[in-house]
Amino acid sequence: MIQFDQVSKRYPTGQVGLEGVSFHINAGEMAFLTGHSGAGKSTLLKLVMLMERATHGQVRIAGRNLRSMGRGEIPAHRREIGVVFQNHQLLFDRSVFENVALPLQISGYSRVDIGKRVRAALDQVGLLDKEKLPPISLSGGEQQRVGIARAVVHKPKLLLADEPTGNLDPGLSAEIMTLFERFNQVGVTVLIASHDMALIERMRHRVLTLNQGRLVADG
Ligand SMILES: Nc1ncnc2c1ncn2[C@@H]1O[C@H](COP(=O)(O)OP(=O)(O)OP(=O)(O)O)[C@@H](O)[C@H]1O
Repeated sequence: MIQFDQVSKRYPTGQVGLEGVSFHINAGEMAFLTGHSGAGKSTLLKLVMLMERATHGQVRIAGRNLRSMGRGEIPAHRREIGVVFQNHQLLFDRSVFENVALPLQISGYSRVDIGKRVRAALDQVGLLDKEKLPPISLSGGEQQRVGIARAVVHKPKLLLADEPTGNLDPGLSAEIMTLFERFNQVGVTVLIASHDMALIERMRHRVLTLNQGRLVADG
């Protein structure tokens, strides 16, 4: 599903994001990406999303070499991928329902389809009874679950998360990770960037470790 072959990313400023990184995450796998601040975790996720392009090497997603993907194909590529951020980037002047519906509205789904899909996604994250509330009235953990519902409402085959538990206490962090595991159990490929080693070790999944842009451990 995610294949990196000798991938390097050098930013125009000269900063090295990644250096000669190779790995393969199979469809249906769940893995963590860890490493110090500045190790290259976000860079790696951005290459998968085509928010950045590799300077050297090949990135293949679901068999497609991203080098051959033109600008016009990027929106469709991103729709295949669900992304969860640390600060969940919710719109606070809209309800929970509207926040989750947003990606589907942009894609032109009908009202009926949107209703069905949004409620299915909210059900999966245990927030069906909060759909009418504004996100500001929810706890930090609940807001993060709205972010996850929005990421999965398109039913992506690949789910990426960048420090999804960064602002949460250990109990809530474990709950959020269990949610990701549940999506993985129904076949979604999951890659989570996190520096919470205690949590990662308890989860017993594959861990890719970056250090100054290099992949230094995989297991
Ligand atoms: N847009 C950019 N322009 C220039 N340099 C960048 C850019 N984005 C990242 N970098 C540099 O690339 C390197 C890797 O950064 P990246 O954000 O991928 O690390 P990270 O592991 O996600 O860090 P953190 O845990 O702090 O988010 C760093 O040296 C960073 O300064």
